[in-house]
Amino acid sequence: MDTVIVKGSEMASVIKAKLKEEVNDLFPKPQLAILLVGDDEESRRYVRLKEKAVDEIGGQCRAINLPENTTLVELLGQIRELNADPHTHGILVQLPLPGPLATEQETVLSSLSVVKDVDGFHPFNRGKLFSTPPFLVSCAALACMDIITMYRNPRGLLTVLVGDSFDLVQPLALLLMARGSRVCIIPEAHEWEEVAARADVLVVEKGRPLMVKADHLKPGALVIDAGFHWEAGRVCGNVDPMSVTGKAGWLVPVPGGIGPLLIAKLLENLLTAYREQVFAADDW
Ligand SMILES: Nc1nc(=O)c2c([nH]1)NC[C@@H]1CN(c3ccc(C(=O)N[C@@H](CCC(=O)O)C(=O)O)cc3)C=[N+]21
Repeated sequence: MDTVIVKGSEMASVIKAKLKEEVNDLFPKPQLAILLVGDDEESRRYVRLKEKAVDEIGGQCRAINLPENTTLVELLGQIRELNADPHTHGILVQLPLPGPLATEQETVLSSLSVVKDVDGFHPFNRGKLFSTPPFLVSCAALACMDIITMYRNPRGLLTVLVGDSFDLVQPLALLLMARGSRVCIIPEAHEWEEVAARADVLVVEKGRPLMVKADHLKPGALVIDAGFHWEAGRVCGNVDPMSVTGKAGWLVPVPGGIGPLLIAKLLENLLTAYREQVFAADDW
């Protein structure tokens, strides 16, 4: 079977070109604030990718790098300032938070202004997924949903999600359920093989580098790699692309798959947040 390699980076370019046109007519320009605590190399790399993407569509991006030893009170103070700043339309707190702040993640996410929460991580926005329509939704889940619905009608399909994250697996499960998919969640990459072998759509967030091989797949499956492992400065995913090519119907690879597309979805969320704040305010 021919395997289609899904180019998330090309889908992202199409979205960004459309957003760029829209932003061209907007004054003030949409502005995203990114809060990065500490200097983790991987996180800094992701922040740079996001800054570049905002720049590409003609928006403004402020990356604020706080020291590793920032206290919860200081971080909440910074967020409160950004919440109140009318020039800031979107706020993103880069995760994971370092050290002792990691256990305060929910407190931090809860302190974000709901309309500026471009990640869709505020508990209100996560809860809104149980309602129709939701408001700001996690970019990773939106990216997967875009790809799945581009190639398949989810209704009745067996969709297997390996992982349990609040930023991908939980929201994606709800979006797929709403579309009539038979969703199966395997929280850890442990005894996942039996169910995965029957999956029409397989999303693998948790796992080990190159863990998924051809033998694990139903022929023709749509396979989305959502694992990012850094080894010697290079990124690789949970799916072995060499192995699954010829067995999968579609492969969304790492790199060049879900990653670039999720950043494009972040830009869409920034525009949603912007419209909500700037245009909704005009209505008064
Ligand atoms: N508040 C918050 N929001 C996030 O959206 C968020 C986060 N924290 N923490 C970390 C994860 C991870 N994440 C990725 C973004 C882009 C790629 C991406 O574009 N990857 C490239 C490879 C990397 C590269 O080219 O440097 C690719 O797959 O082609 C991957 C992963 C967003 N995250």
